Amino acid sequence: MSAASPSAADAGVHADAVQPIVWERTHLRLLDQRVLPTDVRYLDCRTADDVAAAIHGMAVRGAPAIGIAAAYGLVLALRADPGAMDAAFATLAASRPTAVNLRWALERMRRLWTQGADVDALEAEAVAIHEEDLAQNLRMGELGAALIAPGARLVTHCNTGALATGGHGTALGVIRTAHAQGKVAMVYNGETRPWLQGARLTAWELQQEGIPARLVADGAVAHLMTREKIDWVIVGADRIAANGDTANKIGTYALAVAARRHGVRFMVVAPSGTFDLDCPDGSQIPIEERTATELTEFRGQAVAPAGYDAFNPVFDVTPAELIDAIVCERGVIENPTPEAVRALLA
Ligand SMILES: CSC[C@@H](O)[C@@H](O)C(=O)COP(=O)(O)O
Repeated sequence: MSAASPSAADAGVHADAVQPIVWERTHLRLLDQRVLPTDVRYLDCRTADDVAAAIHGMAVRGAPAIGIAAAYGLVLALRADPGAMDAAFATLAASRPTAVNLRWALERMRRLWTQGADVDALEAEAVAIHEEDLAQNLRMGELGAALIAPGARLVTHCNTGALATGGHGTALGVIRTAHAQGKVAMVYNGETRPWLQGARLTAWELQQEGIPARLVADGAVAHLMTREKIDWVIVGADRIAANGDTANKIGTYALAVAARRHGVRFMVVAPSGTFDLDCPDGSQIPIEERTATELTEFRGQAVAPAGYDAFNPVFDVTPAELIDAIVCERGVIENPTPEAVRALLA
């Protein structure tokens, strides 16, 4: 993997003008999200191992985006060696454990391969996965925005925008569509420690969309709800179990608890590839734990005593009973139940 284009280092670059995932046929070009918004820099991935390292290292992140990247990673592997399916599948699937979109995309690709498709057909499938995601997000934007009344004050968490997806975004896509409809009075976006996807990425996207927004510390949202009428918390998802329990970025569960306490409605926005019917409930969702140094250091500087340990789960599970609506490109489930989830995906 190589650092490719020189950094534009230009805060004036518009998020929509920057493509996070660019398929170049001989390689996959990924916007390095670790250095946004101050630097705009791309990584060129030439092998499945490069793609897996970019996913694990958070250069590309967001559930749909890592599924798209992994699909292209398989194409790179099979072009180099048609016998590489199993090894490349395993490496890519292991790069991050919680977002089921990753495995969903890989399984869709492998299914085609085992049916006898060639590498060109798999390449077309990866492109289709990429393009379908944008279309799904636009549809979810319409469906989610229909639930929002004019003058809405919203809270969101992590980054669920164009950077995290094939375009437009999931939760942020709903906010973008609602804003285009003139309904959004204010968005509060949590900074999302420790990777600061909210402060670095969502703030960048909201600012460039001209959406009225303010950054808020993750721990300040419950207090915010005591001071201001918030209408909806709107978040994405990394995996939705068969009963509607939803894994998303760490801190989401706390937002849901605070929302219920304060009469704020809670919306999850995710494409059908985020559902995992093999997971009966949230207790079965694997939760990624990352290295302690993500908490004990900040950009190489210690922020905790030397040698101090840390517990660093990067996702949590919000129980279905705290979710008012799940918005998917196939429709909306209000007050999710196992029956409603099954019917949506049938
Ligand atoms: C793209 S929407 C859903 C999620 O993927 C998003 O909310 C999230 O948790 C991303 O986590 P990340 O660790 O940045 O990959």
